[in-house]
Amino acid sequence: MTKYSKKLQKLHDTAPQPETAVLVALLRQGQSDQKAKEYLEELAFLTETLGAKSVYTFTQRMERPDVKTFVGSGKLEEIKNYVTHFEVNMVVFDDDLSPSQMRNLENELKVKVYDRSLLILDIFLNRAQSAQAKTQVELARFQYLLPRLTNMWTHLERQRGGTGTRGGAGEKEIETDKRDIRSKITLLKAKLEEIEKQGATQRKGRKGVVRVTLVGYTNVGKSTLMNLITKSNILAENKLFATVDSTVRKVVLNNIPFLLSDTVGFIRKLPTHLIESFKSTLDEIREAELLVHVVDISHPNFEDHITVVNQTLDEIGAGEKPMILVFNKVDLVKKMPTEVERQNMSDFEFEEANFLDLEKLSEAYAKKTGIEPVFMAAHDGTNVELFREVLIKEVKKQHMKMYPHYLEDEVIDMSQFKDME
Ligand SMILES: Nc1nc2c(ncn2[C@@H]2O[C@H](COP(=O)(O)OP(=O)(O)OP(=O)(O)O)[C@@H](O)[C@H]2O)c(=O)[nH]1
Ligand SMILES: [Mg+2]
Repeated sequence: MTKYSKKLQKLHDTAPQPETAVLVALLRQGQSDQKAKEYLEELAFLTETLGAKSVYTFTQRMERPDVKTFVGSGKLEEIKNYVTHFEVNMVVFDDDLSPSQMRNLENELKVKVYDRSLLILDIFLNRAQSAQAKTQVELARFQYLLPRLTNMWTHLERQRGGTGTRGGAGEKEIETDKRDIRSKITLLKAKLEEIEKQGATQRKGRKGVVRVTLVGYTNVGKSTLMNLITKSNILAENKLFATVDSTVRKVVLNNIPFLLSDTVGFIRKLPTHLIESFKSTLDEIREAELLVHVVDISHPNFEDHITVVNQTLDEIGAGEKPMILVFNKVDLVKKMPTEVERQNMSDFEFEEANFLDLEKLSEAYAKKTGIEPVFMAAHDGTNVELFREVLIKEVKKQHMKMYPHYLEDEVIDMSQFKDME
């Protein structure tokens, strides 16, 4: 980790993990209660990933957030009462807050206020491993904090055992720190540029081999699939953003070599500036010949997830790449009952069970994308053979584009990819 002045270091460190959190979300017009519930579950999962337990949820039906305090004054009063009464440590908002909203909310609530960006940035910061990912996250976090510095100061005052009242840090000190942060940002940018230059050279060295990149919503099983195919040991766990660094491995299937990369997962409402800061990590996606879009088919919102991923891919200019769709976690799905089973079931039972018609789904997606989706379970290898087959077929297509005379010069010098192993 980079060395900072003591003050800056404190500012940089994520606060000691608070134990309890309340969540706050606005419900937009036309948003069903079910959708809202699922979105809040995701927010609770994110909060949990940061180490806090969400104890209560506040929602308000409102088309646009209040300019000053995000929620209306009545709702804010309710939140405040709850937070004070139950001594909650933090309040998490499902959207981004403007610097003044954050300041006002902290003034009112007197506890740490997180918005979606800060929550995701802190998770990334905890998880980033490589110099590149760390530098990217540090930079994004400082840039995000700069206009919010006064608020962070109150956080720090509290951390130091203060009472939570404002005014601990003088304007002068804040100005000095802003200057410090600005120069830190300049340094980090330069460092990142240097790392990116090396990365670009490294990537250039990989030219001449098909590159396949795993993409998908967070927690769908990308790393699990990567481990299965490459026999690697990348951390895969039931947490959002287990992977922040990308990993590249060489794979040879049926004599055809290719590179497989695992990448950071996407999430809905991923702030654009965060995507920006991950641009170079996302080069793994942009420079791939083939994408494997992994979907957690057991998730009630999997269709939304597909949309979010496709939109994000469009945003980074990778929307048009050939893609294999993998419907993962098929073991957790309730498959359509057989005819006999159906006959022994009431219509109500049938509706309630929420069966998934895999065949219909398969047809619909094959029609849309031209490639039949693969249903599999990466964690126990169900259908991995089918996935391999489809993968080989699609890699071969890309390989043939690179080496039209492939059959004649079948042997490829793999020594150039030694660093991948
Ligand atoms: N039941 C079931 N669980 C799975 C399957 N594949 C992965 N998992 C689990 O899903 C969780 C997430 O898996 P990861 O491989 O870390 O997912 P990821 O897409 O890399 O997630 P991020 O890196 O956080 O974006 C882990 O607990 C896995 O064990 C599957 O086919 N079936
Ligand atoms: Mg992962």
